[in-house]
Amino acid sequence: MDPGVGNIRQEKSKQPYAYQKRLPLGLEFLTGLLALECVSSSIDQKCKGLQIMMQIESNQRPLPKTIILDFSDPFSTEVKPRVLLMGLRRSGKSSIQKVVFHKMSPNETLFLESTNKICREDVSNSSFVNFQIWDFPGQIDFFDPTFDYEMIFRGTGALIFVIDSQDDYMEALARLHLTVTRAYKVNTDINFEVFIHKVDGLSDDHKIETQRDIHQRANDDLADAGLEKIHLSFYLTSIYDHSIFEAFSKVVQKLIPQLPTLENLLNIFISNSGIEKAFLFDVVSKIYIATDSTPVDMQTYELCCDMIDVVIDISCIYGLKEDGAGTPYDKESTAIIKLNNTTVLYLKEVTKFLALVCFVREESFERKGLIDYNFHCFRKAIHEVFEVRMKVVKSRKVQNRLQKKKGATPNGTPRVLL
Ligand SMILES: Nc1nc2c(ncn2[C@@H]2O[C@H](COP(=O)(O)OP(=O)(O)OP(=O)(O)O)[C@@H](O)[C@H]2O)c(=O)[nH]1
Repeated sequence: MDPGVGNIRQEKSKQPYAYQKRLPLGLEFLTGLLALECVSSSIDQKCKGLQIMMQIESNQRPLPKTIILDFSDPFSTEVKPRVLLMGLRRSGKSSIQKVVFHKMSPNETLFLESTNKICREDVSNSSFVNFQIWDFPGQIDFFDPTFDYEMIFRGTGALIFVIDSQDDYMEALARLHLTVTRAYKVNTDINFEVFIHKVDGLSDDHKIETQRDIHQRANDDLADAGLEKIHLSFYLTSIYDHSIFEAFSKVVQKLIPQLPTLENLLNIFISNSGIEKAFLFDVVSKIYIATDSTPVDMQTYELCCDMIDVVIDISCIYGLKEDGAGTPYDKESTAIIKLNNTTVLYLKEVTKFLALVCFVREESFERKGLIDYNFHCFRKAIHEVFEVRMKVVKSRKVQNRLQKKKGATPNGTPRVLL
């Protein structure tokens, strides 16, 4: 890192809060936002969000038929990439969604009924991450000619294919191949993510062997079809530990255009504050949307996740008013947990949905004033990143509304009223 860049640097001198040059935040943000806008507009062209889906049960056909009506707002400028959850029946798709986004306990998923229609959920209402998650029924024949897979894949940011590792996975691999090749034909920008799921039932050796085998076979199938250029990412997951949150974090991070800016800010923050590791968490889902560039150690991540649970639980019990008013997570939210191995976990509110959780050595934590001052700069920077984004989105909306009044679509073609 450029030694001249930094708000307050931690010096070994007697003056711990030695003030140095301020961070050139404006420049950092500008770079990030230019990239963001570029990505947004390209996705925008593709994302004409679906608004209504109808399920019709037909007597002649054993399977429910899905008709998708596109009542998308042609003036909508909000970018909400889709994350699709696909895979064979009972592979664990709904369980993943419920555990990650609805805080369902893993044992409760035993009672989940089979999904018989596409369940679409807007994750952005309750959390920082801004996407729609679509849970597909395992039995759906999405290559049915009436099923508009082209339109579905066109607005898709990530396709998560779930494989039950405790089951015979040959059929799942064939289905994976079919799904990926179809989707790639429609949209080459989709991130293909393969969750080798339910690994809690496998020994460590068996996990590695299964991952190697699935990786090899899936890539061989693509190579045989002349599609080596399709990249599949593999994750070993289970709802019974933190692996599902970690995998989802990585999937979601690929969809956040501001990621390089966030990582850069975290790197600057930790190196100037003597912090070992820092995660920027989405509080509701416990997905980490960014971390600094030091490697992620699973145990550290688990401790940070647990800390969020503890803080929210305690806050729900003791933080709310007697009449239940207030919110368990707000601007005042902060927590310090000292562990018995001379490390400290430090949590601070960043935005309504985000928390910074840091792993700090006890001796570095003695300079809490320094950490807090740097955190103040970091928080301000994060707010600036998202304020500018909001302004751009708002001004686009105003522009589009004006165009709408004139009766033209954003690209000038006559508007078709549905
Ligand atoms: N051992 C284990 N079981 C899991 C895991 N995830 C899900 N399950 C179980 O797998 C079963 C099927 O899960 P669902 O989430 O309903 O599967 P689905 O893919 O949504 O099924 P369909 O709706 O039929 O497509 C449930 O009994 C879950 O409890 C996991 O990580 N480990």
